[in-house]
Amino acid sequence: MGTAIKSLGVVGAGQMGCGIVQVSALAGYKVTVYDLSRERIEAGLATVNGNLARQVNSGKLSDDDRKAAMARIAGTTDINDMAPMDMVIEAATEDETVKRKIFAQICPVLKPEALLATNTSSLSITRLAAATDRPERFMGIHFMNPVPVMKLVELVRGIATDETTFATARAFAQSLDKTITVAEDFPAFIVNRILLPMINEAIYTLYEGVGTVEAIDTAMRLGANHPMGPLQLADFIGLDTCLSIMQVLHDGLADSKYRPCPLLVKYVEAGWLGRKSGRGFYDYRGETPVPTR
Ligand SMILES: CC(=O)CC(=O)SCCNC(=O)CCNC(=O)[C@H](O)C(C)(C)COP(=O)(O)OP(=O)(O)OC[C@H]1O[C@@H](n2cnc3c(N)ncnc32)[C@H](O)[C@@H]1OP(=O)(O)O
Ligand SMILES: NC(=O)C1=CN([C@@H]2O[C@H](COP(=O)(O)OP(=O)(O)OC[C@H]3O[C@@H](n4cnc5c(N)ncnc54)[C@H](OP(=O)(O)O)[C@@H]3O)[C@@H](O)[C@H]2O)C=CC1
Repeated sequence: MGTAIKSLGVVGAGQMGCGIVQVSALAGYKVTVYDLSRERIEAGLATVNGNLARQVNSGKLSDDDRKAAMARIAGTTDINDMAPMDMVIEAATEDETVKRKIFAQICPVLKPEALLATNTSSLSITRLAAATDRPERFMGIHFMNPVPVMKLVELVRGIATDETTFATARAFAQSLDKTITVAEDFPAFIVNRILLPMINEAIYTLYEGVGTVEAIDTAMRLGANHPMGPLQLADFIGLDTCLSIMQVLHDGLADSKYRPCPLLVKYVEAGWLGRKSGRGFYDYRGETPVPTR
């Protein structure tokens, strides 16, 4: 049996953190989202409100329910506001140093019995857990992007995760109407172990001149029935996140087949991170996305 979660904290008001905030508030949880800057939180919560307003306009949600969900959400730049939370999900940048720093700050603030989870796409849950004061109450709860639309949540135990923590995380994900799959704690788990090498290969296909951005995306959309082409999807995920996942696969599995494509590295070095920065394999600054190669 798990423990009932009443209050939820989310660290990181980026695309994933805000998605988790949105679905949790709609499911009735009180959610507080923490990030470093007020502007980031305000932008994130405006996106949540915009998504809910779209659901109201399409008749899927009443305006009263939108208002009630928004009233359950608070934003903060003070980590001490995480103190009363029953569970905190960390959804900050995919960088182990950043995540370790957050755990070092948040652990002394949390109640001893509070659960701590990470939405990491690839990093070792066991290693992250070991950087906390509660490895038995720590695990991976990996949502997919966009969180409000995608049905799956991957659950990943670290070596020390106890059964109550796992049962609580499973009940929480199910209460959001998600389907769970359980992955063992190996680099990038299941979805990204399979998906990211495909995306990386698409970038090699571009790098080697086999096709243009448009040709590669059209080929995979219409030739393999993927809802988005792999380069469009890479931009959607964020090229920094794609590169971090490939680096974790490459380092963690020590196999050259996971070598990040140099073109992906170059885009990230340029700060062309995809949709979130306005430019990646497509340029999003105009009315319609324009391929950058
Ligand atoms: C990196 C990791 O660690 C793991 C990952 O997440 S990997 C990424 C996994 N995600 C994917 O592979 C996504 C692939 N793409 C898709 O499935 C689809 O393109 C998509 C669902 C994103 C959009 O589908 P679409 O049919 O083109 O869009 P559209 O018809 O406009 O939207 C469908 C619904 O999704 C909603 N939606 C679309 N994008 C959204 C977003 N970014 N946020 C919230 N809601 C969104 C729309 O509002 C719409 O909702 P309603 O049906 O309630 O109106
Ligand atoms: N993108 C995707 O498709 C998916 C991503 N994930 C995972 O979810 C996590 C978040 O990804 P995503 O939302 O895409 O990333 P984003 O870049 O959209 O958001 C990350 C957020 O974390 C903030 N942040 C950075 N450092 C700190 C800190 N010390 N304390 C608080 N907040 C901080 C960033 O602020 P700032 O911008 O100011 O640095 C930003 O607002 C990653 O671990 C990623 O791997 C999981 C599933 C899918």
